[in-house]
Amino acid sequence: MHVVVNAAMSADGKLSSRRREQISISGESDFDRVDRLRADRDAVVVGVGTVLADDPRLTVKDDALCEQRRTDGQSSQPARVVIDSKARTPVDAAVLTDEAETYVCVSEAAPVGRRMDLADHAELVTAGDDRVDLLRAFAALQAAGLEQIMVEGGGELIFSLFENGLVDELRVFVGPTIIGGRDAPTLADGDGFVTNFPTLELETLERLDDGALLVWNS
Ligand SMILES: NC(=O)C1=CN([C@@H]2O[C@H](COP(=O)(O)OP(=O)(O)OC[C@H]3O[C@@H](n4cnc5c(N)ncnc54)[C@H](O)[C@@H]3O)[C@@H](O)[C@H]2O)C=CC1
Ligand SMILES: Nc1nc(O)c(N)c(N[C@@H]2O[C@H](COP(=O)(O)O)[C@@H](O)[C@H]2O)n1
Repeated sequence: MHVVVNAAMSADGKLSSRRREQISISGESDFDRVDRLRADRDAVVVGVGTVLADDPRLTVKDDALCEQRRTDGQSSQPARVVIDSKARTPVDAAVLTDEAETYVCVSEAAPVGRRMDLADHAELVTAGDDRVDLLRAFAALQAAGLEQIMVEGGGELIFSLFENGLVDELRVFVGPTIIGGRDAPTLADGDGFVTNFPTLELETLERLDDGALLVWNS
């Protein structure tokens, strides 16, 4: 399995504002790049915080890219995955439409009724007691044939993936905006590291739109 984390952050490192609403940090070229990256992957993963905040579709938008996937013998859309310990994904969430296959990874702490509701709309993966055990969840996704993984966020999930040593590559678009705010989400939130900070190796740095794309290897 190969896991690439892709996100867009403001010049001051924020993924969104303190209101946690979806903000277009990327420019047009970066959104096109993200669409191509999605099209190149078996699955696009987000945390439930992102689903609740953004209600994303997580689909490939360019029809030509979908057609190319079909020509290559793949489904027209990559699978979508939500990491959702308590099964809080709303059943009318855009990520549960039938445009693409969706997996929801829950923990044993998810209420049975919520799990049954979601099971009508998605493949359920149960891993972990109170919180989704990411190592087990990703192993289950791999067993389901999902090898090339793209994670879009948010900051809580990205931190946990680094904590679990699950990130192979980090691609960050750094946009020209300052968002600010101590409560605004950053690229890696969670508890944060105090020792043994993961260190990355810079692979490429490219000017894109009015910002920069940084590609790091883990
Ligand atoms: N600019 C960008 O590229 C992106 C921005 N965002 C923004 O990020 C914000 C949402 O991020 P967050 O609130 O951090 O939520 P998140 O999307 O990282 O989800 C976190 C939630 O996932 C669940 N979870 C289950 N198991 C977990 C585990 N082992 N580790 C971590 N989380 C686990 C928990 O319920 C946790 O609260 C929104 O404001 C959204 O707009 C989200 C994605 C990309
Ligand atoms: N790459 C990137 N740049 C930005 O500026 C963003 N705000 C995001 N957000 C992510 O994209 C998701 C929306 O996807 P759909 O358009 O609904 O398919 C959103 O939930 C974030 O994960 N990404």
